[in-house]
Amino acid sequence: MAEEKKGLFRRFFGGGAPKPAEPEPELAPTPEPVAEAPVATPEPVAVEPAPVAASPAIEAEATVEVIEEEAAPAPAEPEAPVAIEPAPPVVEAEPIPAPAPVEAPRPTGFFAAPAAPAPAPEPAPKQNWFQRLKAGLSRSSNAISDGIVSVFTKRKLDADTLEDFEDVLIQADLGLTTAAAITEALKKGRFGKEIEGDEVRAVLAEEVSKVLAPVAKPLVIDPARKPHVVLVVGVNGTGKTTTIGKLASKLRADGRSVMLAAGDTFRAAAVEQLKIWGQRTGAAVVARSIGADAAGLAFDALKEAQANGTDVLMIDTAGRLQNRTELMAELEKVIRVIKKQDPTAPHSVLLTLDATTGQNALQQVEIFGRVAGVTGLVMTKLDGTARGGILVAIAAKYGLPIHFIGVGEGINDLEPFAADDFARAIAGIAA
Ligand SMILES: Nc1nc2c(ncn2[C@@H]2O[C@H](COP(=O)(O)OP(=O)(O)OP(=O)(O)O)[C@@H](O)[C@H]2O)c(=O)[nH]1
Repeated sequence: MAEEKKGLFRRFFGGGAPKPAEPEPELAPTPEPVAEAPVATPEPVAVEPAPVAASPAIEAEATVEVIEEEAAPAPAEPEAPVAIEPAPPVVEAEPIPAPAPVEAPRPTGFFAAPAAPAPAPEPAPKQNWFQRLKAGLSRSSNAISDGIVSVFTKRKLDADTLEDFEDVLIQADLGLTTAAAITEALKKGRFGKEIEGDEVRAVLAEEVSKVLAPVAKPLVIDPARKPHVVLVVGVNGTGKTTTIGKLASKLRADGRSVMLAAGDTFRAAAVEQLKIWGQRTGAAVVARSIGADAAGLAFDALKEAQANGTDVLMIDTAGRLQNRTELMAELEKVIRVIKKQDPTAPHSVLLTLDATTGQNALQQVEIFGRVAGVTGLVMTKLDGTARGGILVAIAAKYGLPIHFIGVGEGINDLEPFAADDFARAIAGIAA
């Protein structure tokens, strides 16, 4: 079991050996005012206890609102003292009670005896990760598979079919360079011959895997850092908070102490959502009142995490469109202020990308990379999108590490990125 956990941690986070599970970190319920904090203290902010949720992912979704970026408050507001929620016990989902058996009506003589009740249906077998990934990517792979069928059925591999196939790949967002590389590889030794769909899929998977293998890297958490600071950035609704919750769950399961900083100070719902994840995973949550300065919050959270010897501090940030310069400047400020407290931080800057966005994701990588020094990517919402190919285009163009992919809203719907699995799933290969 211990071995299995070690292996799981390395798969997720790479680097240092995990340590055995520890008791919950003890956090001071009310921290002392921070002398070095950018602005002094007005009134203390009472943070409401987060509601206990049996199914936080569902609840969280219910509270998510559309962000009006224009509603962004001026960043230079006076800061309230940080309210720290001590790590609560992990909330176990309530088991759903089995329905009471319905008593069969007794035969009365007027009516026939009821037929024997049908046996309870077998529970659906649990899908393994590859099956879930494949199901999640099915819209992407079906689009490509349909293209393969329509291009290659009863046709020889010639210049026209290759051009048509290249179009299919470009439409699937794989990008010009990769599409050209795939058709080139397909051509070799097969030009002028008939070709089966399975062979096309195999070549496709191989070429996609070649592009993805160099970027499939685990997120390395440095155990020497106390804390290792992970800043999570991205456009509105791309899955920052959800990804933080899922990662917190993995880290906590490995016995790491985790603190979450609710740096999306624009939206009450975002703060509540993070608190629910804190409750669910047993991570402490640092929050402030809505409209507080996000940089000040990050600064104070880092100070608190240092004082507590917390292993990992994950800082959520407000969603922002990459072309909003004033909001991007605010993100720069968050990083500047973090560096005042620890010049080596943030140690990881994760950009979450919504796979359903398609081509715009390329620009997000470009601009967030420049402004925030992105060190790695998390692609979310690969379930149910026909645009999963964009990951390949991003890998080919930027070569940034891809750490994780998300294929659902649940706590377990995040996995380390595996190039081969992804390549086979998008090519529609069975297993
Ligand atoms: N289907 C699916 N939904 C996801 C995934 N990741 C996140 N979501 C959902 O996407 C929605 C937005 O996720 P959040 O985590 O709130 O996104 P955010 O980037 O923090 O949002 P802002 O704070 O508004 O910028 C929520 O409903 C999540 O449950 C995923 O991998 N698949």
